[in-house]
Amino acid sequence: MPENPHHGSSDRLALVGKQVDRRLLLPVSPAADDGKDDNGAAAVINLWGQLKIPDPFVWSHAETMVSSERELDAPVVDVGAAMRGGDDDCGAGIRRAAELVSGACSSHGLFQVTGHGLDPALARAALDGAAAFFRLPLATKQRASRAPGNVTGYTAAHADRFTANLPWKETLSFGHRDRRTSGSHVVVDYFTSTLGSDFKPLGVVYQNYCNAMKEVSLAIMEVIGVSLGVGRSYYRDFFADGSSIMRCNYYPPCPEPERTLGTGPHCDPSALTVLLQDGDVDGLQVLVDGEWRTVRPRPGALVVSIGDTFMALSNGRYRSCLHRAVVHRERERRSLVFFLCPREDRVVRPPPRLLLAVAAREQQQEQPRRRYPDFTWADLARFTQRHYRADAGTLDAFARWLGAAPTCAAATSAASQSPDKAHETV
Ligand SMILES: C=C1C[C@]23C[C@H]1CC[C@H]2[C@]1(C)CCC[C@@](C)(C(=O)O)[C@H]1[C@@H]3C(=O)O
Ligand SMILES: O=C(O)CCC(=O)C(=O)O
Ligand SMILES: [Fe+2]
Repeated sequence: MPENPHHGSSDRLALVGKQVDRRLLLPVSPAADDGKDDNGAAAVINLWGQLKIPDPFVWSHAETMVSSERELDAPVVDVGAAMRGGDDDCGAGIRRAAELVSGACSSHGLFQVTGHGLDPALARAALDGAAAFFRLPLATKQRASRAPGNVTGYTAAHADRFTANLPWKETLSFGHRDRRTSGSHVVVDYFTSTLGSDFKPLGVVYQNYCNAMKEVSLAIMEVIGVSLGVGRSYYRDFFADGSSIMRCNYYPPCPEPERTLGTGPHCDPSALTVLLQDGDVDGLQVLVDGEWRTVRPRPGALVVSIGDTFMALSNGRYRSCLHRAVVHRERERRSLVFFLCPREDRVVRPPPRLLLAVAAREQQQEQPRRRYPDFTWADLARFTQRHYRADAGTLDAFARWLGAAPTCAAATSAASQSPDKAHETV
């Protein structure tokens, strides 16, 4: 049986009918919980050991379409040269990396990286910290409950936001800002202010982990800049003062894994995603030629994928990666995800140099047509939290929405400076 301590802690069974009582939908019921809310009413149903999943977790056949047996063909890119920052081999290391990145990003938008310098002990502490967090009693996790309209916080199955196609997962998300603009404690402060001072050590782990992910992301941006012919610093500088999002995902074992999903098919709205899979439990899949292909966990490697914001920044040259996460009958799974985002109010538009380079390559007098309108990350983040559930078509839907309601978008672009507020809706 799975190593989860919640297993077998209750035999209560939810009868979820048409009326969705979201208190009954949480795929969690730690042994330490008595399953009652403050008024003594049954608050949480234990899905562990159940034979069927409740209806709101059932996804359509089109979305749960079975995975092919094939592994995703994605390059493993050594970003050591970019991490070291120097020109130690006259830039050959970065150029080699750029070539691999270019191939992957022009096709499906995903590659893996080594040479990233992430301390394995820090990676272990972050993964173990997530395991420990999700094992806590529900009431403790709920101290960090996501506020409506906010991307950060704890959620179980997103049952506070949606009533159908619920994902079989729990998540904890928080904001990260560059040290130079926010001081060095934004993540620690999040943990202590929402969960209590006992959580300071965990906050320190995630602060360090996010700082490391930011460094890796900026190094990857250098490689991507070289690959697109705009130089090493353009995209690095663009994202240096950004406010990113870190998310810990926990996927419990599921009695009917073929009828639901841990995370539905989607492109990340953010710019670049750096993901760490725990152990050898796979689950991440990418759609290629109509088939879902598995991204096998590689010990020591980080999974990197292009998101909608970067697709717009590259005028569509690099593809936002269409992916999903499946769940398993017997095994639980964890992933740590760092979503690199620009500063909330920075205008997302492709660099003139990229447009000129395309025109020169295609021997045209005029620059290529802009594929997406200007927008800010604050607008897109708010769109996904308030108007549209992120999926495979977010960027197109967002562009249409901007076109239909330009004043609305302009009104939301004056974003707050605090990382949490940055993801609030108005
Ligand atoms: C801006 C964001 C919205 C989501 C979290 C970040 C980046 C990825 C988005 C998400 C994971 C895409 C799939 C659907 C989603 C609802 C989820 O399953 O968590 C998305 C996130 C969200 O809106 O919270
Ligand atoms: O857990 C995974 O492997 C993927 C999660 C994901 O796609 C996301 O959180 O955006
Ligand atoms: Fe994703």
